[in-house]
Amino acid sequence: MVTNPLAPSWLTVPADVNALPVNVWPASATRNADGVIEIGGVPVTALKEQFGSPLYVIDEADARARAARIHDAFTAAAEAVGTTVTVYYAGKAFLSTEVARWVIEAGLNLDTCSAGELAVALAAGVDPARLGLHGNNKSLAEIDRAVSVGLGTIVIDSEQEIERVAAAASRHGRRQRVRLRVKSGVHAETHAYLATAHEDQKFGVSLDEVERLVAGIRSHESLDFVGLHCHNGTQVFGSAGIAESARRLLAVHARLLEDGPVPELNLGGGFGIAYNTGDEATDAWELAAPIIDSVAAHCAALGIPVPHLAFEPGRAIIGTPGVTLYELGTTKPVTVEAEGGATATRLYASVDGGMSDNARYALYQAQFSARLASRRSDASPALVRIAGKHCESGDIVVDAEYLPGDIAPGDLLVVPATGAYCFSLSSRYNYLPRPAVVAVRDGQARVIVRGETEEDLLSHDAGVRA
Ligand SMILES: Cc1ncc(COP(=O)(O)O)c(C=O)c1O
Ligand SMILES: N[C@@H](CCCC[NH3+])C(=O)O
Repeated sequence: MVTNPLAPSWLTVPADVNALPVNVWPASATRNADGVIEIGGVPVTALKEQFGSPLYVIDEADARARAARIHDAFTAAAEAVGTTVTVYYAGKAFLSTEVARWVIEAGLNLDTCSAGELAVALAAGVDPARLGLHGNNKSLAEIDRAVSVGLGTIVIDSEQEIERVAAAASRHGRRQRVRLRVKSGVHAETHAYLATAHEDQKFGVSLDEVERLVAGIRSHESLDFVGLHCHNGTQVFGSAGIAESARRLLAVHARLLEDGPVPELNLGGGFGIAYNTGDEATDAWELAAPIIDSVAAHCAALGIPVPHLAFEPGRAIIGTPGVTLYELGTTKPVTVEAEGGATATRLYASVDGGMSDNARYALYQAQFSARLASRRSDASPALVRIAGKHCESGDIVVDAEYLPGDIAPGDLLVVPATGAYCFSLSSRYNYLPRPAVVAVRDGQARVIVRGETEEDLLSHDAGVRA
């Protein structure tokens, strides 16, 4: 089949529309002898039968393996330059008590960014000393809760927060470990809404304010300054940006050492993953040594010891192990004029979920991929746009993918790489209940987050009559 002129340039016609490209699918994903996709040894047809759809499915072994691999690679790279490292799982990517326990068991700490995430981490039984708290506008109640439970570190995000955290710590008779979040000025190469270290955005403080603000932190008996923090942004490929931020922060870190200890440096997360066959992502564990070696080289040039390091990956751990299962409802071939004047047809395939379970196209024009999952097909590929069922024309889950031209109502479709920032960004828009999250492993499936029911949907409506 020739390329459809409506297809984006990165999308190529797959040699085999039934194949599962390894860069985007969970480690255990395979198509069985019946042509059905299995994840964790469980056929998607069985998942549909038992749990319905839409359904978030996580390959538990893959998620645990990625967490361990990242933890181990960063630990080894730190050891190689004579230092140590703490790897926090960024809970905002996907958080439930179960997943919190997986990452803790893999040796990671856990980063939270709201009282709600903190509550989930505590409900999972995570030792508060292994928790971090972020946020550009933490409420006084959030700060108080964090301090009172004995949180490991709080990342101070503004000048005002210094006094707020110091006051809470005094009140609780604690000396709170804190970091200061800094804008390195590096503008991450990612979607505009996903870059977080350039000057003109809401997170962190400017590099040139750091010395004054750290002096302020150090003036409080109730605060223990452990170091600077920078998070360039998310879905960033390669290590160049993070290494550049480290270089800029270390120059200030060296000056801060003249007036007191600065034991740590936290370089955030942001490691990008592949969402489609056009994405070439280096695995986060491959980036550990290049990043940490470059930190060590900058420290050597400045004549300072390599600090204890910290990182906060989220997507790189949970993104690829997660997929979303949908049932196809309606299809419509739509013929429009393509660039150059010729007409071409794309097939709109509407599924039983949409932007309420995956907001990433609507928010960032994220380009996911998909596969027909309930059967194999030899039909020639057609250009498909997978839409949801919401009352929005921008309700698109997969903007462009080649799927077998015979896909039909009742087929199951799976969108891979939805483990990060899909469940966490989910909503009840149009009163669609949030889907369940199921962990699959060794041929077994179990619910780790219960799906919402009509009763849940009505449960907050104060006007419902009994
Ligand atoms: C401060 C901070 N740390 C860590 C992360 C995790 O990012 P990612 O999931 O891309 O690794 C984020 C999200 O972008 C963040 O804002
Ligand atoms: N929600 C974003 C990531 C935000 C990360 C938090 N700073 C995404 O889906 O990519």
